[in-house]
Amino acid sequence: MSEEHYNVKYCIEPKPIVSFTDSFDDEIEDFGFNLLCAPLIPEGVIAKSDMLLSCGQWAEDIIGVISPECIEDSKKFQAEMGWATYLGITYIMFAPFLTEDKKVSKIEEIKEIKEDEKEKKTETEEEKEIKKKKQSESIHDKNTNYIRMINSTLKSTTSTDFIIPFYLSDKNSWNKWNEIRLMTESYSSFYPALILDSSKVHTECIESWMGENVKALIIPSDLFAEQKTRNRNSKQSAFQLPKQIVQLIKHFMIKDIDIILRQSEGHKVRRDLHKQFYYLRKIEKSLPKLSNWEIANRDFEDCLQDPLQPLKDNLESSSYAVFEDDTIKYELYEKAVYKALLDFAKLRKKEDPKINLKENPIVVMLVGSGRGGIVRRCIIASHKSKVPIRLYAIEKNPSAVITLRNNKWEYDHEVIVVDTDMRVWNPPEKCDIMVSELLGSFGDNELSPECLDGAQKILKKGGISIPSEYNSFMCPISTPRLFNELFEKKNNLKGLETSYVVNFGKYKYLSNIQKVFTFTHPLPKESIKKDNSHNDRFKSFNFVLKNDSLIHGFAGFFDAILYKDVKLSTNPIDHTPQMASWFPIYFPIQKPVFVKAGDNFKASMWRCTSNDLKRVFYEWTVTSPVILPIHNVNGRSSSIDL
Ligand SMILES: C[S@@+](CC[C@H](N)C(=O)[O-])C[C@H]1O[C@@H](n2cnc3c(N)ncnc32)[C@H](O)[C@@H]1O
Repeated sequence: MSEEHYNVKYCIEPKPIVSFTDSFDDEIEDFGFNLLCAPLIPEGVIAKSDMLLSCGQWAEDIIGVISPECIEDSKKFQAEMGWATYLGITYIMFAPFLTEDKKVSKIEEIKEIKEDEKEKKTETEEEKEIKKKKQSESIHDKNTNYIRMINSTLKSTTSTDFIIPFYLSDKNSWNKWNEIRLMTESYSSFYPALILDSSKVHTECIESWMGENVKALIIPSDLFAEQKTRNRNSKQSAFQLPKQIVQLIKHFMIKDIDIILRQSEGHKVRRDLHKQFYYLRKIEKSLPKLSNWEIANRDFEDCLQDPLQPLKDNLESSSYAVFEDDTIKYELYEKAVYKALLDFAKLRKKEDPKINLKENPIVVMLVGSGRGGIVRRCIIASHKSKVPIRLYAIEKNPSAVITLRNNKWEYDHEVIVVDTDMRVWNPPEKCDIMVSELLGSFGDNELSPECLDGAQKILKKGGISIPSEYNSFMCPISTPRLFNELFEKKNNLKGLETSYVVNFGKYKYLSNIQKVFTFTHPLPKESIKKDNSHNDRFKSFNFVLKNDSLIHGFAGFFDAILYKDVKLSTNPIDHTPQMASWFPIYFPIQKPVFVKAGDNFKASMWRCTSNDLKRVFYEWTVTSPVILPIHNVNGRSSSIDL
């Protein structure tokens, strides 16, 4: 069942709580909610005795809710926080920030409406305007003080997750959250939650929230529309949510968040909440089933991995085994070799109609053959096309060479295994087709250009390289979760000037994806420079952003033309379906950059080959709307060794 692959937790927030321990028994023990939201009132009236729950239950099953009055009452705030710490609560939800149209309590709201109505009759337009401005400034000041209080708490606690709720009806909700995290220097124990307080969703506002590490959706029970069902005892859901809201819930359920079902004031019947819970579970069950590939990849979500360096390092057998699991890549290589063989055979026959291809087979050299994944595919392509080949497998990893030699007996074809670095090899003959797979998540970042430049002397005149071309792509990305990790755990320059291979989990691509660098093979002999400077590249970008955004760096992808129309791609625009060999690459920036909707975000990227000929590295920077220092100058923090 699809739900087994998602990790949605359900929480109930009964209001008011009459007896805390009874609620706990009913909702968690009997009904199956995962969590219970409870006010952090120390007096013990509601809880009877806090010792009725174990320390483990306080830590794992309860979200402690700070009361709204705390926004303006630091003593109360300290008391509630102190109580939460004493109980060992690990999830604490703050009260939502004040907004112009949402007051702390209903009574306050009614009082203000009455006063406003009295005054409105006598006020001039100008006076009204001044009053509105003053009110807004006062709200802003109160919120700023509240942020200060929260910030001081964050600094003194380490193992607690803090949740700040925002009203989705507030168009500026994301900007408010952004302001808070910038003021508090963005702590990773600090999460936003969204209150779905209106069935109307502002598209731009929701777009901005999509990349955030949202901890919970808070669904007030009065958002559900009640359907009249004939059978009173029916377990069928009697409640429904608007389509747009269901879509939104689905989006976040896929990202494994908590759903908090909040009993609205005046919505008395607890049994209705259970029906609503049942309805939400139904939505979860309707989520698309994950493929085995997606299930496996979920374990790697938002893990920062160092890119492989197969030229400098010798890969382990288990790494090859992972590559070989991705049958899609190998099928594409087989198809490319098959098509190239047919074309070569045709050409040969055209040049010499009497040619016997068995005596003069097409020479295929697989450079960087690993444990032989593509070797097998070249043999299959030869069988399928009925074009005879002489096949060489060149590999510099001595252990992989042993496997290749052992495997030779399994192939129904001779394979000439050569233990060497392709750049220095002097072949006994030249080849028609040079096949390689030296591609990294950013295309050229495992030094395919340098290796193939060195190897291309093994190609006959008119010979081809598979791949013939590869391009890198990138776009700005919002990925607060990863940035926080880099900022806090690796809080040093090196960590923020290094690229990482990542299966992005909580993220948003913020603009159109643009091409970065292109490499083609083989190159005309004269364009290959001894100092490798022909492989230097530079590109500047102008990205236009659709929504207000906080940028945490760049996401990088690549595509490769293997042969003619046989192509593989990790670019989200035309990603090869189900191909799992490459996750995207992430280039972080030292400081997040805020960009307003419609503004230009300008950046530059360099691929640098060093004078000592031993390294290749990337440098990158942002030039608008702010200027950031050039990252990774002279490859000081990260480089790829030749
Ligand atoms: C990404 S792996 C691909 C392996 C294999 N083709 C596959 O798809 O399973 C790249 C392989 O190229 C080898 N390699 C990298 N640079 C090389 C070089 N200069 N000469 C020979 N082999 C090289 C590495 O040792 C590694 O086995």
